[in-house]
Amino acid sequence: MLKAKRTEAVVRALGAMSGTSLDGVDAAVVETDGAAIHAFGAHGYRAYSKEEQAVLMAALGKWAGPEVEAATAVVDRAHTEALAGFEDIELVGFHGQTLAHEPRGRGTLQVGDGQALAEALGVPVVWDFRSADVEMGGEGAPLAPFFHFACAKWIGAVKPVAFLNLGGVGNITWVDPGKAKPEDEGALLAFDTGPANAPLNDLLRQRRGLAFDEGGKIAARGKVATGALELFLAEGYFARMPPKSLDRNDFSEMIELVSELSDEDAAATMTAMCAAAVAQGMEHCPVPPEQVLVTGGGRHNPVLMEMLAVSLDCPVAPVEEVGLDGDMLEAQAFAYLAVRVARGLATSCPSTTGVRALVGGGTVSRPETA
Ligand SMILES: Nc1ncnc2c1ncn2[C@@H]1O[C@H](COP(=O)(O)OP(=O)(O)OP(=O)(O)O)[C@@H](O)[C@H]1O
Ligand SMILES: CC(=O)N[C@H]1[C@@H]2OC[C@@H](O2)[C@@H](O)[C@@H]1O[C@H](C)C(=O)O
Repeated sequence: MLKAKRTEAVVRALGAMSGTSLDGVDAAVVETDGAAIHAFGAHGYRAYSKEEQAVLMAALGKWAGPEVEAATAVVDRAHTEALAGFEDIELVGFHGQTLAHEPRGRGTLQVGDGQALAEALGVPVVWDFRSADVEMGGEGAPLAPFFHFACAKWIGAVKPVAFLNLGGVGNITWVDPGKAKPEDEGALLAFDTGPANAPLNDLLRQRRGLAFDEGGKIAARGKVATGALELFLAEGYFARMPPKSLDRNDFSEMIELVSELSDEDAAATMTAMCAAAVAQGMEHCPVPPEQVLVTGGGRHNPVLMEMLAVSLDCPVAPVEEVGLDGDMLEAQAFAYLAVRVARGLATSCPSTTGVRALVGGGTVSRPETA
């Protein structure tokens, strides 16, 4: 059980994220009053086993039934293990695992039982961050933008910057750090750029039994098929104005576009698709950012980073360049957002998710046995 600590203005929160890559659970501590970041703390990672990944994969796109129940059990077990070792935690932000996301249709589903986690850890848990936003007409994603605003302040940015997350899906947040609050008019613009690593991961798993293209080594030996790239960019999603969001498998047909190509050419082409989707998305920014700061696993791929550097009109760098941790930013985001929810502050606004009005998503579950 976690050791609980007295609540003061600054809360020591632990966030947990299980992303669309299905690789594992990231956990990280943030100290915040819900507005400014006061400190970043310890972090951890608990990988999913191959068997657990298969259970999660089988449940993707499903809303209920035995596959969803099995996935929920995996998510609950992994999070209880991932979060057990942290000390002096006052609040937990538990994103859970997105299994299905259809904001204009059936809604959005993140599995994981926040009440059970609160009982297991002995600390209040904030969870189900996305439903309220969707119920109020929003996309329910991305939610990291309010945290990115606080990060822009933390790094002392003066001019607009963009945070680009390249996980399974890509998302970008344009931030004007000159504004006082994230919900101020013109402070933020955010949306999912397109697929990032998930389609290439899926292709390499199917063809070679690999989890991903480590270091972009396979893509580096291939040639981009421009015809396939053009077909990809003709997808209606890219012409749509933000806000907009994606489900992990919305672009699974990308694999068909490269089905005739060698592994190397397919990897190069899919990597180029990810970069081209970002380049298209940049056109929506109100003014070009001074810098694009890249977070998420994609920043470890030098081929992808080089393609971004070539196709964007502004400098591109991993978030480490400004002292942030690109492997933990999403977990930190849900620690930060949990404090906002507990304080009754908003977690999204019309320019981040398209929601009708400011909304603070999330359910707070307290341990009954505490
Ligand atoms: N060394 C590396 N070389 C190339 N690609 C890498 C490397 N490390 C990670 N990646 C890519 O990044 C992915 C993991 O990214 P990340 O952990 O940010 O995803 P996630 O948080 O699950 O996704 P999302 O942000 O969409 O929810 C891996 O599946 C892989 O495709
Ligand atoms: C529905 C859902 O889980 N979306 C994720 C996913 O992964 C990346 C991208 O698509 C982003 O929109 C979001 O996650 C991040 C953490 C967010 O909400 O900001």
